Amino acid sequence: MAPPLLLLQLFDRESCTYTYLLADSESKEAVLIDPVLETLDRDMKLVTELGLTLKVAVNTHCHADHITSSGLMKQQVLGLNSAICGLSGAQADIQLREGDSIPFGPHRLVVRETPGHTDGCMTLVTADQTMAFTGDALLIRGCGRTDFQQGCSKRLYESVHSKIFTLPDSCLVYPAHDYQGQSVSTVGEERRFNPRLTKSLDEFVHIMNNLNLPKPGKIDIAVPCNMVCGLHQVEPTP
Ligand SMILES: N[C@@H](CCC(=O)N[C@@H](CSS)C(=O)NCC(=O)O)C(=O)O
Ligand SMILES: [Fe+2]
Repeated sequence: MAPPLLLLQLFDRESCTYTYLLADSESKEAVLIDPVLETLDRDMKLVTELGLTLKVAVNTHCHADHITSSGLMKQQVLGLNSAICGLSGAQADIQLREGDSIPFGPHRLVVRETPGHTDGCMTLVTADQTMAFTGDALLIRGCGRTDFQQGCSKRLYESVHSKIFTLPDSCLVYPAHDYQGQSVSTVGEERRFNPRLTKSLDEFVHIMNNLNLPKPGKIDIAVPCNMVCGLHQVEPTP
């Protein structure tokens, strides 16, 4: 039997982003999902305290609302690789595609491409299908918006129905954001109670076309930074 998998859910209050630290309790190999620049020191301290060896910092997509810490983290952690979905067009050490795995100890996260919020969105599923890290594709009782960054509500609807709602009902759903104080759901709950994704495709598209959300405040700086996994390749001003 595989040794226990450690999961820590971390929160950035400013962007309401969840970062997930997954580690193998025996080998101490670890993976970070969606780390945030502002919480880099907190996350690094935790990794050190727990004696973990961080192998991969993976971004579920090119975030529009905050800058990832995966670039700066690579400068602090020897051997750390950044990862993102190849369909995002972003730079990273590892370009992931459908069915690829991120191993840590005897565990692994398996990639399911779930485009729609952005072209390069992916959901990371544990090999035993007990947990799914859905990024912004599926939020708790919600989903990612589709009004920028190649967003397409029809694609998102098809992604969620074919790649996430086909997981076991008991599979835990861990999103990249929550704005209402919720932390975890299940596939079964979302299949029954998600107010957007329980609707027909036409109704879903209508809902998504009428969200009327303001653009994320940091979009203009976050997207270019995240296209290079957070490494600021901007010339210093003279
Ligand atoms: N107010 C925040 C941005 C909030 C927002 O747009 N969230 C995104 C996920 S981050 S790309 C989203 O898809 N929300 C869906 C929803 O229904 O709320 C800011 O200014 O950063
Ligand atoms: Fe997003």
